[in-house]
Amino acid sequence: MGVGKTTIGRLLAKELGYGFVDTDNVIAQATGKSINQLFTEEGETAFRKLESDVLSQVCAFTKLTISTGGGIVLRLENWGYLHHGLIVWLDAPVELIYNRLAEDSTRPLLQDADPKGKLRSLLEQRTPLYSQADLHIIEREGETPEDLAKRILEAIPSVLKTQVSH
Ligand SMILES: Nc1ncnc2c1ncn2[C@@H]1O[C@H](COP(=O)(O)OP(=O)(O)O)[C@@H](O)[C@H]1O
Ligand SMILES: O=C(O)C1=C[C@@H](OP(=O)(O)O)[C@@H](O)[C@H](O)C1
Ligand SMILES: [Mg+2]
Repeated sequence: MGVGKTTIGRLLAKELGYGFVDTDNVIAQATGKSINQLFTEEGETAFRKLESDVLSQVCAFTKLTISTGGGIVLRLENWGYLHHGLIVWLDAPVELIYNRLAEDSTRPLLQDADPKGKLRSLLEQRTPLYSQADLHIIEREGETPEDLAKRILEAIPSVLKTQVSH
């Protein structure tokens, strides 16, 4: 949450000449509700179901960059969908994310008395899941979204199967 998946995913898509989809945006458009509203009015479980429904549909397309919500890793079912593509774990220190999201009220899970503690505990719980990604990119201080998109593009060949030459 707040690492830049939506921002950098859009840039990556542009660089690749791919389409772009953000699962949170699709959910908000399809339901006519904000992510905050969905959490408040229908609960996290209902949101997670919608998130899986959207991912199950969009994962079937080729030439598409998909930005997900940070909680996509929680449902086992989603991993089958994620593995249709190459999965990038965009990672950043909690302190950096916390500062970025300090003025942002669009993340319902951070409407907490201790948002920094909440970010820490979410990251701790999810690290074993994020570790299943194909590529792990750790943000460096001061790196712009453009820098990060470039670094991801450069790292992708290292995780593609090398061709066997005969
Ligand atoms: N590398 C970066 N440097 C500075 N600000 C960034 C960077 N990446 C994202 N941001 C900003 O951080 C906020 C969260 O980014 P967002 O793309 O919504 O993250 P996510 O989709 O992972 O929650 C946005 O305001 C965005 O402009
Ligand atoms: O980490 C999470 O559980 C969530 C992350 C959010 O998306 P971003 O990761 O794009 O902020 C959004 O899906 C929702 O608020 C829940
Ligand atoms: Mg996002």
